[in-house]
Order: sequence, then structure tokens, then C-alpha cells
Amino acid sequence: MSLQPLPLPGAELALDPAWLAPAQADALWQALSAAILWEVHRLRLFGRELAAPRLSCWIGDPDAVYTYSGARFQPRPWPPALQPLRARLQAELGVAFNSVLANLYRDGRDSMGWHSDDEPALGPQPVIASLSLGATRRFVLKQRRDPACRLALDLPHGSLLLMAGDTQRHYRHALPRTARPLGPRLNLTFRRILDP
Ligand SMILES: O=C(O)CCC(=O)C(=O)O
Ligand SMILES: [Fe+2]
Repeated sequence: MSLQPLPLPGAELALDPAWLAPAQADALWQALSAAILWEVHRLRLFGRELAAPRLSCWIGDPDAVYTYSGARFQPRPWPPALQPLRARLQAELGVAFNSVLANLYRDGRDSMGWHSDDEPALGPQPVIASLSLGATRRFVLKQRRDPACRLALDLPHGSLLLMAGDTQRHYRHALPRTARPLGPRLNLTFRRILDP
């Protein structure tokens, strides 16, 4: 497969539902679920500190410090299993990613609320490459100006979603919780922190 553009006004999105072959995706799941030091990130929302409804880990080069939702994260070192992916993404997309936010959604009750990945350190037009492993979950985007302008995508095991251009400026996105009984899902968003 290859990355196919998804039409959404003011956004720049592309999806490859099978960026990794199933066996590669299985091996990566095995390697990463054991190698990543999962923790509950505490986020500041409306002046309150809350435990995020998922497990997370900020991974990156030593200087790729990341500040979001009022918290500051020192990167954990790259697990060996991620290095070939980083190299492949750089070769295919021409972006020197220096960090990854890993999220583990333990079941359908874990989720991510509406947000944009628009921290100043990512620059005005961040390129974010989102690799999904495990249970297929629904990912939704909603335009800031016209919330009726939205898109829902199912992100299967081994899929790669690319968000670029003005996507973060014009849209928010979320991974809603679901009552359906679902197994765990691991998501990796490769990012480039500018001038770390
Ligand atoms: O889990 C996902 O697909 C979305 C993750 C996300 O939006 C993020 O890490 O910023
Ligand atoms: Fe995001």
C-alpha cells in the first residue's frame, strides 16, 4: 500500500492502512509493549490536574524536551525497535523526526480528548506521523471554524496516518472512548521538535 491523500478542506492528511505488513506490525507490538516504560501522565485542564485516561511515554533524542498541557517531559531513550521505523519515515517523508509520543489505550475506556498538536515547539506546520498497532480505533477530526466539517477514520493495526500543513491550525482531533469490548491499542506519533 501507499499513503493516499484524504480530502478535508484546509487540512493535509494521508493514510496508508497497511504501512507495515501484518507480521512486522505484530513483531513491533511485541517489542514495544515490553520495552516502553509506560506511565500515567498528569495533565492540566481548566486549572485542574487530571490523570490522562491512557498510558503514555515521551521518547526522543536527549534534547527533545516537550511541554504540553502544562507539563514538561524529559525524553526517554529510543527503544531499539523504533530506530528502523524512524529511518524509514525519514527516507519516505523527508522529515527528521526527533521524538515520539507513545500512547497505550488499554481498552475501549481509554481515550484522548479533543486537541491540536500545535505547541509552538512543533512549528507552524508540523508534520506528524501516527502509527497504530493493535485494536482498530476510530479517530475523528473536527474543523475549528465549522464543527460540522469533520472526518472519522478507522486506524487499523499497521496503519500510518500523516497530518501536515495547516491540519493542526484548522482542526482538532480526538480518539473517543467506546463501549464496544476492545483489546489494547498502541499509537506512536512521530514529531519534530524544532531547535531543541
Ligand atoms: O491515538 C491516536 O491515534 C491519537 C494520538 C494523538 O492525537 C496524539 O498523540 O497527539
Ligand atoms: Fe494529537
